[in-house]
Amino acid sequence: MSDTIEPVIGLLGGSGLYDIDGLEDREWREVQTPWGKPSDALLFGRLHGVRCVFLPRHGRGHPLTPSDLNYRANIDALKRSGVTDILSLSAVGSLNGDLPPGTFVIVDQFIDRTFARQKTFFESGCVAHVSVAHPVCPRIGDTVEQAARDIGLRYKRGGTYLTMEGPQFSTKAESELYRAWGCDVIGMTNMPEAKLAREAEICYATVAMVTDFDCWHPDHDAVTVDAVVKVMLANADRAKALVKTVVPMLGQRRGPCPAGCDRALEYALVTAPEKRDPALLAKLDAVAGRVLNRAA
Ligand SMILES: CSC[C@H]1O[C@H](OP(=O)(O)O)[C@H](O)[C@@H]1O
Ligand SMILES: Nc1ncnc2[nH]cnc12
Repeated sequence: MSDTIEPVIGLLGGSGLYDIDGLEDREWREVQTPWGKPSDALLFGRLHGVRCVFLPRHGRGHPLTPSDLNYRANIDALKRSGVTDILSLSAVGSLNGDLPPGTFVIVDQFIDRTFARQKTFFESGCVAHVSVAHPVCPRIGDTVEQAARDIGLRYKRGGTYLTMEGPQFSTKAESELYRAWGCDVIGMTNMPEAKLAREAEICYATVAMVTDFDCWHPDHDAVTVDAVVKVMLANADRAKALVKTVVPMLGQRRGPCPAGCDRALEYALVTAPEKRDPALLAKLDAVAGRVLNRAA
């Protein structure tokens, strides 16, 4: 049993999800990180005995824009809180006529069109290149799919999430371009979040909850926040039911990630030890401690 662990489940709540019901032993705690402040305090607790840590991605009351989120601080705070698996819950627009509002998409690919965010922990002074060819943990995806089926959700397994910078919604030409690229849903937050989770060796998956048809659909009005929030509130009960079902399943004692998410840094560091910047190494204590603290 020595190579098995008891997972700790991180929940990143998106638009409309600023708390988690039914957590036992709940406590909001401030977590300091070397990358600055996370979006808010983190909510620690247990669901059916499974340890979980919730972070409202935009902060309670939604004060933060997608571009102003400190993605590095959010992921670092979850990592140093012991989180092994992150389930991201996000509102998205649909770029696919078969995915109407109310559908939950278990995303498996991303296109990153963001340009105004810090995207890596590994700056000059400790360079690393991790693979994000398969950016989502299939074990979490399998578990979420099973839970979604068990509770009768309308869901789709697999789909490509395009991350735009925002905060404005897309132009019609952009929306049509992303459809032509084969993207299924669009949002503003899951990149660089998923990339940073991979750098931090945390398994990560997203449930993208469709709130609107963006602006491409001839039979629907262009998206507004009002419409997004209305549908999100209608989705929220199903999101909460999904969380209550999936967390106990994800929290079962288990071995290493079959896809290797928890070993992503194994061969990723390229800066020679004598060229590494000690100040940066100190900041990487939580994210890369597993590989940096190993005896040479
Ligand atoms: C309020 S609509 C736009 C907003 O909603 C999504 O956020 P999240 O992924 O955190 O649910 C989208 O990415 C935008 O940030
Ligand atoms: N249409 C849309 N575009 C970007 N982000 C969204 N979040 C919810 N709907 C969205």
